Amino acid sequence: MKGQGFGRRARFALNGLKLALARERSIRTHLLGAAAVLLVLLVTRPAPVWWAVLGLAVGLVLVAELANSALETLIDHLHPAQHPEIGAAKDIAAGAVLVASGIAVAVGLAFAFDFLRS
Ligand SMILES: Nc1ncnc2c1ncn2[C@@H]1O[C@H](COP(=O)(O)OP(=O)(O)OP(=O)(O)O)[C@@H](O)[C@H]1O
Repeated sequence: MKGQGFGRRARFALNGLKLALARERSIRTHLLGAAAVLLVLLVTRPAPVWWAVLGLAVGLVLVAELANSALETLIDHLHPAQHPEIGAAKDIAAGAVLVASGIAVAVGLAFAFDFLRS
């Protein structure tokens, strides 16, 4: 399945997004958060740099959550039984989501501070 054309690869990727949305509640929750951030941006109309920074922060969380879900799906399929190393792999992947979420919260606070000051 290597060397597929762009159109087919894009369809695989869109199918991955559809699967993640259907299977993972955490993805749906983060997407709701992303929609809330978009609403705040549309209402407050900040400088373009805030659109970029908040967009990057929200995107980072979604990308980390997607990678976490892909890893969980893979390891649950390859190794359904309990093992401390499986737990460690899942916890590390969850740590990536936590770091990304912490960054997003920090960016959100910086935005709120800047908005209230101006
Ligand atoms: N096969 C396993 N072996 C050992 N520990 C596991 C295993 N599966 C899960 N764990 C532990 O349980 C935690 C939660 O696992 P789970 O698969 O439910 O992840 P989750 O992030 O809660 O999943 P979801 O995103 O589906 O809600 C893991 O982070 C890990 O510490």
